[in-house]
Amino acid sequence: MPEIKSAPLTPELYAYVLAHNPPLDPVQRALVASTRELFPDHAIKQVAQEQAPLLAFLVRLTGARHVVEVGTFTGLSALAMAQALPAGGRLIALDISEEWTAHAREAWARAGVADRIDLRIAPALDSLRALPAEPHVDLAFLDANKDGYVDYWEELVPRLRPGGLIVADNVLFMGQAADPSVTSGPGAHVRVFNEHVAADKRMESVMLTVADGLTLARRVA
Ligand SMILES: C[S@@+](CC[C@H](N)C(=O)[O-])C[C@H]1O[C@@H](n2cnc3c(N)ncnc32)[C@H](O)[C@@H]1O
Repeated sequence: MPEIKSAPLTPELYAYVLAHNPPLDPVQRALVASTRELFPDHAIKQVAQEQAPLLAFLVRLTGARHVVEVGTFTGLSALAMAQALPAGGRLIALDISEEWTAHAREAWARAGVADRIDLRIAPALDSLRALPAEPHVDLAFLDANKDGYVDYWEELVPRLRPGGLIVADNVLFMGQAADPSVTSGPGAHVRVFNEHVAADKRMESVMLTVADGLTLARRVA
């Protein structure tokens, strides 16, 4: 077994990490709170709090102008990325839920970024296939149904400009990705996705133990 060098994440250490990250801004904080209040059974779907500043950081780092999000829910990840876009930048947000994304729209309007976000309500695969076929996407964030990840990946990779980034969330699926006794459901779908990503010679990818597992993949061919 390889030597584990990661610090075990305790509640205290997690609080320390959050305290040393950029804080959520007032609209982001309110969105976290209102999502928990309005959708208590689904609030777990929202990206982890350290991921909002990380996604914003990645948008700024790459200078991304064309961002695609697959899986928007109540809009925290889209909000963080849209706020980090340069002038003229656009984020296309894909989801199937009118109800959850109505709440997202309110937060985006309050933050003054609604005009940068193009929300498309339809199965994400249809929306992705309707995007221009040529490479134009700078950064894509995958955070929807896990049984769609491989198909989303296959639609996105050819549309990425050289050096463009795919960020895929929940690639550990609470450890189920590496648990052979899990043979069906999202954990098993994520396992298939991870194999697909690791074998894709068009992309250079790294899997990180951020939150529920985050893969960063860059188009190299
Ligand atoms: C984990 S949540 C996304 C969380 C979001 N990134 C955030 O920061 O709050 C997954 C979302 O994927 C959406 N979804 C599920 N299946 C989908 C599909 N086939 N096409 C598009 N969106 C889908 C769900 O409606 C849900 O809002």
